[in-house]
Amino acid sequence: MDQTPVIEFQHVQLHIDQQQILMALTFAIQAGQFVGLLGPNGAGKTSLLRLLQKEYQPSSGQIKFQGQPLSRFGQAELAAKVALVSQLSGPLFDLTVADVVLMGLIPHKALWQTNTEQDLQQLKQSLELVGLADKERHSFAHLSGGEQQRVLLARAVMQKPLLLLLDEPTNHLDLYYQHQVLRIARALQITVIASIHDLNLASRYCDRLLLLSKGQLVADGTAEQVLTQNLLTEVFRIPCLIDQNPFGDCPRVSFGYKDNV
Ligand SMILES: Nc1ncnc2c1ncn2[C@@H]1O[C@H](COP(=O)(O)OP(=O)(O)OP(=O)(O)O)[C@@H](O)[C@H]1O
Repeated sequence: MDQTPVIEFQHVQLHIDQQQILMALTFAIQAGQFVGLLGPNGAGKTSLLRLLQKEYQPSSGQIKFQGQPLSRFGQAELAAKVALVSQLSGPLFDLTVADVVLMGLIPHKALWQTNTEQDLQQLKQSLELVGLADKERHSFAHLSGGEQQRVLLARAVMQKPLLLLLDEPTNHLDLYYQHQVLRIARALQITVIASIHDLNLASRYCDRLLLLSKGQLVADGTAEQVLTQNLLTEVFRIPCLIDQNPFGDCPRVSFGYKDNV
């Protein structure tokens, strides 16, 4: 079996306008891993995801994708292999839900190719997966924020990527769909890197966690290894306690102050 990591960061640094955003990141991600990217605001999570889409270039070090320098991949080739679900973006707003989801096929089709019966079947399945089968003909703009977020996940599913990048995928979602979205992403059995603020969701669904603080990778391992009281209290600057999540075999994190002030 091929053991080449899907993603490899070798001493990757990122500077923007003289400011150091990411510092000498070194790690490798194997195929099929579900990786949670954690850290406080401004830690560098989105910047790391942008490096993977070639929106940003490392100022030094190297990123490899499937064993090859990421810099060698053209945008079209990358679009066929990497899907991103991120915060909502403007140009989608005049489209129907079906239009948005079918955009997931664009990297796999030539300009002149129209949608086949099989594509439309796949559209239905993707929408069913995210619980929006009844919204196919609705305007994307008129959906709630959480529904829009799920449409974007359906589009990523449609794309059949090798690597799925999720930038705060549970924002705007109610409790049910916070869990659903991560369960759906897990069930795809592809490599996933998800930036997540909710440490308990990360603990429950991720195989591995990367904890960033001020651009540095301060912990890398399983939930048990990364979600430790001292580390989290220091990184998130708020007292923290760890116990066991009664619903799953994973750590549960509680943050807060005892006096409730
Ligand atoms: N294009 C840019 N120009 C200037 N500064 C930037 C740019 N992109 C990122 N930064 C800075 O890099 C740092 C890391 O930002 P990033 O968005 O990666 O953090 P994050 O961990 O995703 O934060 P959050 O949890 O708030 O989304 C921040 O200080 C941010 O201001």
